[in-house]
Amino acid sequence: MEGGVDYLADERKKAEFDVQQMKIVWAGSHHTFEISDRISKLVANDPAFSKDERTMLPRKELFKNTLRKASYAWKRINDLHLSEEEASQLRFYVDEPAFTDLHWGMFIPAIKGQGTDEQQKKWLPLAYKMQIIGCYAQTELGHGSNVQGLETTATFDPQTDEFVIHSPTLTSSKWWPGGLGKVSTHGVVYARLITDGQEHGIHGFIVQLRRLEDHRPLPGIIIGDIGMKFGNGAYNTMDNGVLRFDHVRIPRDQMLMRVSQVTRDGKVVQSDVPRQLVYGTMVYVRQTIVQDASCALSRAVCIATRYSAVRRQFGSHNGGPETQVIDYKTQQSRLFPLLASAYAFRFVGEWLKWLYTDVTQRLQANDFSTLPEAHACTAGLKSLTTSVTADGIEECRKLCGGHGYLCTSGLPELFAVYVPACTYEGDNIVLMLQVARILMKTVSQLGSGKLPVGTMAYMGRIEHLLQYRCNVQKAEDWLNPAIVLEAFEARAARMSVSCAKKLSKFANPEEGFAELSADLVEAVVAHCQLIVVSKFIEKLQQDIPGKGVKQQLKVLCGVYYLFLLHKHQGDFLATSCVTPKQASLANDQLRVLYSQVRPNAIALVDAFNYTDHFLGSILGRYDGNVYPKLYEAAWKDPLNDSVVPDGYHQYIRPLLKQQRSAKL
Ligand SMILES: CCCCCCCCCC/C=C\CCCCCCCC(=O)SCCNC(=O)CCNC(=O)[C@H](O)C(C)(C)COP(=O)(O)OP(=O)(O)OC[C@H]1O[C@@H](n2cnc3c(N)ncnc32)[C@H](O)[C@@H]1OP(=O)(O)O
Ligand SMILES: Cc1cc2nc3c(=O)[nH]c(=O)nc-3n(C[C@H](O)[C@H](O)[C@H](O)COP(=O)(O)OP(=O)(O)OC[C@H]3O[C@@H](n4cnc5c(N)ncnc54)[C@H](O)[C@@H]3O)c2cc1C
Repeated sequence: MEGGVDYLADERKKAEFDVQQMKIVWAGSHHTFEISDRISKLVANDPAFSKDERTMLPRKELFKNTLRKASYAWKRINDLHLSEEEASQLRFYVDEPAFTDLHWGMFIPAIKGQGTDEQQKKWLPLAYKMQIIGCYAQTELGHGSNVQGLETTATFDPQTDEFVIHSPTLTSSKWWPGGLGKVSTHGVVYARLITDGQEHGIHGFIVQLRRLEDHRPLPGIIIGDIGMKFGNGAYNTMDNGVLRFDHVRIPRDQMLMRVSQVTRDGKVVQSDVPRQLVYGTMVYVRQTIVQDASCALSRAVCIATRYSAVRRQFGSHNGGPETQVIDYKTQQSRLFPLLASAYAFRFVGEWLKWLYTDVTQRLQANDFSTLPEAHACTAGLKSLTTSVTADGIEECRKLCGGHGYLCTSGLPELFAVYVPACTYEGDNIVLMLQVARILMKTVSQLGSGKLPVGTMAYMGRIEHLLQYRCNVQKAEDWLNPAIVLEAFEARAARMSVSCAKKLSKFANPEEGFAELSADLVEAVVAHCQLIVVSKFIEKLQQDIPGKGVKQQLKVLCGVYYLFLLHKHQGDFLATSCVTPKQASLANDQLRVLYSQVRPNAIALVDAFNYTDHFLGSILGRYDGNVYPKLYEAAWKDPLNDSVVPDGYHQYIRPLLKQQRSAKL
């Protein structure tokens, strides 16, 4: 509590579980909880990190303010000798998209993943100390999704032992990289490698962009910001940039050479590392984006849940209080599945982080066998979780009625910052189609004796799944995780097999794939939902201490999968995985679970442990003191600086005068 009366105190008393223990489950461990709790308070209590009025600042002021915060954050990180984990928590809780996200989140990982040991030794210490600031310059004006279509060239000049980086067309201009527009001194630039007149595909190059002395672009380089983006404040704190090269020369050793090397005489040598590792940074970032989805969704859900308990509308009896809107079943059926999804994404994000760490360790030992699984899981889950989260934030805005539309609710800015997650780091449909290819390959190999592995292992039981009949007879049977898993597996497997059968009828598989792509995306959604459900169920098999904590998570898990079953009952019925009667029983059980969530709803969002600073929402205040604060905030709007608005004499008065004289 941050002082004063707690208007949600009665709600908090209803909780049937140990909230403190749930906070630890949400954080992942005691250790992470301690760090995130301490750092979030440190940020919240420092006026230098205030977020007030961010949505009202003009772009230049907004951007300068972001630079100030980023530089102050760096000073605090150094003064307090924060560890890497603490520093990244600090940047997270400052909660303002900035060039530092790309420096730490993509530039450094690109050098780590694609640079040789020598290159890492040379560049990483400079980057870690922020003596250079980097961005990830891949996308161009003409191509983003189709990485092989990038046009920037890197031509080897054996005379000087240099690469010549060039933008041959307007569409080859780099366009979008965050941090590029006004800040980065360096970039990992992706370009088409050409040696001796021959093309060798897309590779990354470390290119210095600005002079370290006065920040001016180096000769042959044109850089700028690409302009305002969606929303006030929001992502406009980021300098997404445009970049053009006119025959800019860099030394040969600035090509990232872990995957392929160019020798002194211009020969291209492939190492035994797979080519796809050039895409490795994207796999890393997609994994972090899945974790971030649970943060963004939980934040919106926290606001909507607290406000739904404060807001009353209709239903007063004998002059008593009106009904809290959270008690309306329609409100619960829109809100609680999102609450459950936030928890589900938290756990699948945790698992994905483990998978990524495992893949990285294997890659270091030259074991590349799990790379396709890592690609499929990161691409599929990035798409699923960001789509649900973006839609979920908007649903939370609607759940807050009119007040949700005010900037002071925090929801418009959260939405505006979040929605590009459906596009950046791979357009969600494009990524789903990547997973579809892998799914279809898996199905086509089923007869060959090659057993599917990892998250596709269930396909290995295809005969059984094709014959499966669900044996749910009463609503409570839907609480049995084994029954649920089989139903989700059968649905996903049958949708994939159905697509594969249709595909096999096309003489040209590429044509078939294009024709069936919408169906394929639906099969991928089913497959990804199965992953999330199964990881939630696996989580419940762990030892989870704390009174009532595991029970609450079981309820949320049930809400998550039964909501999906209800929403996608068309799939389940069309594939004969459930009967209409069983689908109806699932919905009955879902209603029972909603009533079990209700008394715990406020405590379940308290478990996210968000400070009021981080939430940035009057509707989501911890103390529920919404109305006086909304009233107070309105008067701070610049429009209320004067009683009579600027422009009155110019525009309103003549209008009123003209109407008066017309009447007379
Ligand atoms: C940055 C900090 C992160 C912080 C995140 C947390 C959020 C915090 C709050 C938010 C605030 C601020 C942060 C914002 C950060 C924004 C960052 C955004 C940065 C970017 O957007 S960078 C640009 C990203 N671009 C893309 O993602 C492009 C998408 N396109 C592709 O990935 C590829 O081109 C493609 C679609 C995969 C197609 O490529 P290609 O034609 O070459 O490939 P094929 O389809 O022929 O496949 C060939 C072969 O390779 C396999 N494969 C493809 N991709 C991969 C991969 N990544 N890894 C492994 N293997 C891969 C594919 O399966 C095929 O295999 P096969 O031959 O069939 O066996
Ligand atoms: C806020 C933000 C930050 C970004 N930051 C960076 C950065 O730091 N560095 C960087 O390099 N890039 C960055 N990007 C660029 C981003 O990665 C690309 O915009 C993204 O990969 C999508 O590519 P695109 O713009 O080419 O979309 P397009 O591919 O042009 O998509 C347009 C439409 O076509 C559809 N489509 C495309 N291909 C297919 C297909 N094969 N089949 C079916 N449908 C298809 C898509 O689904 C979409 O509906 C950023 C973008 C944004 C919005």
